[in-house]
Amino acid sequence: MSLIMKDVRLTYPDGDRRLVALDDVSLTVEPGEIVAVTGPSGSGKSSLLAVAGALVTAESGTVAVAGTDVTGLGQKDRDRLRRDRVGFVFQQANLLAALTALDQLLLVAHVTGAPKAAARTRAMELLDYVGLAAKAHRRPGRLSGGERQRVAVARALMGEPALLLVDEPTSALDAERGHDVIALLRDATRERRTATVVVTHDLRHLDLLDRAMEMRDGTLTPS
Ligand SMILES: Nc1ncnc2c1ncn2[C@@H]1O[C@H](COP(=O)(O)OP(=O)(O)OP(=O)(O)O)[C@@H](O)[C@H]1O
Repeated sequence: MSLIMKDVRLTYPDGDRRLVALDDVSLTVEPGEIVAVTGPSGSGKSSLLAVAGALVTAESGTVAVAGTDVTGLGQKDRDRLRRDRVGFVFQQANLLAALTALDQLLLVAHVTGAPKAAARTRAMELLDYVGLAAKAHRRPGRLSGGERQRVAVARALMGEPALLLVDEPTSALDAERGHDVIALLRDATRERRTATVVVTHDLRHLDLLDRAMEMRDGTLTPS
């Protein structure tokens, strides 16, 4: 199993009280499975992704990514696990304006210390996979919103992640481009055997995903 969250609790300071962002949340996602998490604003969806991706430590409960118990790791090992096994895709593609699509991907390889020639081959293969081989040398300013999101998906796949965490990937896109990005995520999940969690307000594309969960006031239930 690529993601196992069990009875995860997370609170934030809120004046002299604590705000419960995740209230004993459990979620298991298998390799090759893509799960939607929906729910109102402020219900805890981003908090769920942050804990699943080892960006934030749960107060109690356990989180395992690709068989490794994240809760027991020190900061360095958590950072390494995140770098090597987790891919993130955010609402806005968060690309660097000065870099071409290809260089966005090569930057990931540089950070992880991957050999240059192999990284270039993999980056071009991934850009081809997301349908952007012909635009590999364009900067984000010369790509459409959907194309930028495709680059972000390719970039998230660079490190061969076991877990893909995606936050509102379609919110800046029209229905057709949103559909294409979700279909790409689903295909990538199947073909690359990632466990994928997609947070979305957009209920139009839920039928493309394996199952949907709903977050309400920090509680996660099947929807
Ligand atoms: N760093 C923080 N410090 C204090 N409270 C926080 C912090 N981050 C989030 N919260 C609170 O925790 C709750 C859950 O927030 P979270 O961002 O996880 O919700 P969300 O479902 O992702 O919302 P949205 O759909 O608006 O992005 C909210 O009440 C929010 O105000």
